Amino acid sequence: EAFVPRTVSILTPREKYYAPVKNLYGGGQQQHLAASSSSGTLAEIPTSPIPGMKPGTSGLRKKVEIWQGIDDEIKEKYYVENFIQSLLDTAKANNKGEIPKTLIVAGDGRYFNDEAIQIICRVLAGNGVENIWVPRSGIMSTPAVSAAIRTREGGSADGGIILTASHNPGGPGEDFGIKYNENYGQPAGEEFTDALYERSLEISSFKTVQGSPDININAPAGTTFSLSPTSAVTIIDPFTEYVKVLKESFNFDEICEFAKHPDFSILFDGMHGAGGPFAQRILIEELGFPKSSLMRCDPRPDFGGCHPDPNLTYAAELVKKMGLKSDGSADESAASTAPTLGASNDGDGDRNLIAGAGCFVTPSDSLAMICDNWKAIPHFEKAGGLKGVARSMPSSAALDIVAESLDIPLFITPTGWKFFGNLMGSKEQFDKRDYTPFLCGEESFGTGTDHIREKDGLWAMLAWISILIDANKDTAEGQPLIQVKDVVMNHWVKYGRHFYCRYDYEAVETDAANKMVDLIRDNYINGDLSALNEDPSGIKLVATEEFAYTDPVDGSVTSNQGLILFFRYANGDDARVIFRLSGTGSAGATIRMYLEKYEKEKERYGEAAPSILKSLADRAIALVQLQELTGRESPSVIT
Ligand SMILES: O=P([O-])(O)O[C@H]1O[C@H](COP(=O)(O)O)[C@@H](O)[C@H](O)[C@H]1O
Ligand SMILES: [Mg+2]
Repeated sequence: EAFVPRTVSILTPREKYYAPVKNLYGGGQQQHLAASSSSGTLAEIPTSPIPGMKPGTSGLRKKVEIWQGIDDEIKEKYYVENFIQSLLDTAKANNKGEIPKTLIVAGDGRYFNDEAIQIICRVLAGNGVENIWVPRSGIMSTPAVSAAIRTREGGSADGGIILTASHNPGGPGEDFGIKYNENYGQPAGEEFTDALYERSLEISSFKTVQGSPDININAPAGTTFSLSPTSAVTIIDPFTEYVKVLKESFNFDEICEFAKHPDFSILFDGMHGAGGPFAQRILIEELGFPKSSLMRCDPRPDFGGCHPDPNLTYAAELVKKMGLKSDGSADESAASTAPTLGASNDGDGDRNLIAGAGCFVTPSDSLAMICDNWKAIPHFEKAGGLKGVARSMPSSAALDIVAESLDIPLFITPTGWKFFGNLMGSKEQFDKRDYTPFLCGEESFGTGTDHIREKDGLWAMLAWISILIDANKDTAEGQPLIQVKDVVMNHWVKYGRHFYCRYDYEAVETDAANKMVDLIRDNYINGDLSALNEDPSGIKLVATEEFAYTDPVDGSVTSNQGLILFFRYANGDDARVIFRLSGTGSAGATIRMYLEKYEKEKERYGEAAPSILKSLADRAIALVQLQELTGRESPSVIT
């Protein structure tokens, strides 16, 4: 049986897609074009199970050559087909034996995006998925997919298949990934991904269509392609639903007005990911900011060679332009001419980094500050205020203090956006919105609300613009604007500062990382702390915990979610260090060490977090023998 061969991507910028966004999409109006008629024939192709298809924190991420079937070791030519067939079988089993009727297939534009879309559409059609929606260009940010699954005109989708490895680099030798979001726009939970994995170890064939020509993903929105007599692909406008939910969440007229203020300027770094065209559409076309407000907003298959992770290390150019040094402290001379507000997205547009002129806002602080300023955000304001907030466990407790003072229920969840979704209202509880409006976020540069079921990079930027508008409502004409750094300092003065930073040790040998985890468990989680020797640093390990979570909505228990070490300084100050292995890598292990110390002394608020936390980091690194076990003298990233 001859199977349709795969083509190889050519690494070219997608200028064709990016530059004429407005004309291409005709302002969001969809044209309805005649369906093409040449459909293929249904086929069932024998295959064998491929080990290792266990999705991590957010989907399955592997080196692209593995997905392409050209990896030296895993020469399985049907890697994508096997994964998608396992996914569909799982979705079918979850849906009373019925195959989903409508699915979106979209990606972040990374290398192999377009080929994978073609393969997946064929497998979906082979399995009888009736309506397949593919965004024009094949590119959509993760938050935009979530919005479209939930609210697309003419009926919501049963789910979405998102082709992304998020913040991991793309291109030959780099990462590709696929994740599944369910019918309320939320990443599939662990029950689903575990079942998918089990299925992937059993399958013996996949269904597809043969002989149909490739879909033209650049065809105008509204074009349909018939893949089989029962399945068609419709090209959709990627922006419509997303623009709509953001317009409902914020006051666009007010932002448009403020955008004209001579002293107010923004800078958005799209990192050549999927968020770029959405920033162009929202910030430039809808809100009227000048084009110079964007950098790296043309999606590229290799993200222009950059690591599309918005943190102090990888968003170095933006960080510098915002008048910041790489440790997040102000570079005063550059800060005086920096834009008022800067933000950066990751590859699939769901993460955010927020900075003011000379002021880096840690994600945990940003979340707490958005919570404290909820009145500035129409989505919360219209509903009479927040009814629930949540943070991932490794995020700092800055949110907790605000939630307590505002008397809002707070949840502390494991790392992974899927855990927030249940709290906002799950499939069964779709209309039972006890905790919405809801605000949630993670230290890993994720912030979001119940406007969709994913974190949302652009949302965070609009939230901060709204906070600045609110902070300046009484600023007289000609007076200097209240800046991000003023908002931040006022917040610390009110609540205290949670000094926070994260060390990442990327590409550590898996065995070494596991040994370190075992050591922490044996010596500290289950060990006798009173037997520990006094350390000259005076930083004492006083308690430990391995984090486990019981979901308050469905009662499911998730264990082994991070090793927490609680410390006390000689002066009585409390601090916390957490060790966790990342669940989003594709090879080896990434050790994450999260450091946090609460400070009430105002005089110290101006200091850089990495220097305040250095002795705590040294103490923790020595205790867990990180250097001895991994051979790593310094982290790959401090953020
Ligand atoms: O990669 P993204 O942007 O989808 O983000 C994903 O990974 C993050 C970091 O995970 P880890 O520390 O395990 O690497 C999680 O916080 C997030 O909820 C998840 O959606
Ligand atoms: Mg992401």
